[in-house]
Amino acid sequence: TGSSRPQRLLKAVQRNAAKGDPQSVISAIDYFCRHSEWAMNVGDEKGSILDSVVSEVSPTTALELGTYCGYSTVRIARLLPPGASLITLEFNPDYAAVARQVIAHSGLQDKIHLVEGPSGDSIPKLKERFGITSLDFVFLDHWKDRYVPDTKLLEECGLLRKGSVLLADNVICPGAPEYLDYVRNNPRYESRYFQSHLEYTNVEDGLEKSVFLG
Ligand SMILES: O=C(NCCCOCn1ccc2cnccc21)c1cc(-c2ccc(F)cc2)cc(O)c1O
Ligand SMILES: [Mg+2]
Repeated sequence: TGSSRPQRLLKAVQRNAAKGDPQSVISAIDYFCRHSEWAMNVGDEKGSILDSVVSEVSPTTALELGTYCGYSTVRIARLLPPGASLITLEFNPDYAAVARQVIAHSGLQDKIHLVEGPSGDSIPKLKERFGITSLDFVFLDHWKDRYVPDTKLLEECGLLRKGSVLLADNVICPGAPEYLDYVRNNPRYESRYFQSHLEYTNVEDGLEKSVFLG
């Protein structure tokens, strides 16, 4: 049996990126996805928008739903202020195993907690497990039909506070129409759409930034 795409992506990182250099890990993955094999990382174009929102929020506690190979995990963690941390949830153990090695290569492992399992199980345990009171920033990048139920779950668990920022990937492609409807027609959120393209393609996609108003 052969290697998987995430395993080939990891090899490309180990071969082409400098250990302890997050930017070189990001560049190595983008190069691999443009020139060898497409993969569902947020990518460089939407990644720049992600960077600008993370830098603006400068979160002390951040949550990512959907680790995959750890590309956006590294993008977010490299911009966190000292002492801040990122919790990232991954459902697929094979993806999680690759992500742990990509994260280790970047040198950012001390800022990142990778939790394996379904978001519906992990979210209610975050407070007790990580001693957090609320989340400053959430990046949604997992199953698109889980964006609404998990946003409601974050609210119900008291993990959002006035000013918490949600940033959702793929709201156009593959699409998250129910999520757009939820945050855009909800008085408790102030939403804005950032038009972009599906990673490594010319297909339209974008990110939806939503501020929880409390
Ligand atoms: O599907 C995508 N992402 C989700 C992965 C599974 O996530 C599952 N998952 C991860 C934590 C987690 C926790 N609990 C439950 C499920 C949980 C995804 C897909 C595409 C895409 C676009 C066009 C295509 F032709 C084909 C694919 C692009 C993206 O940027 C994506 O993010
Ligand atoms: Mg995505």
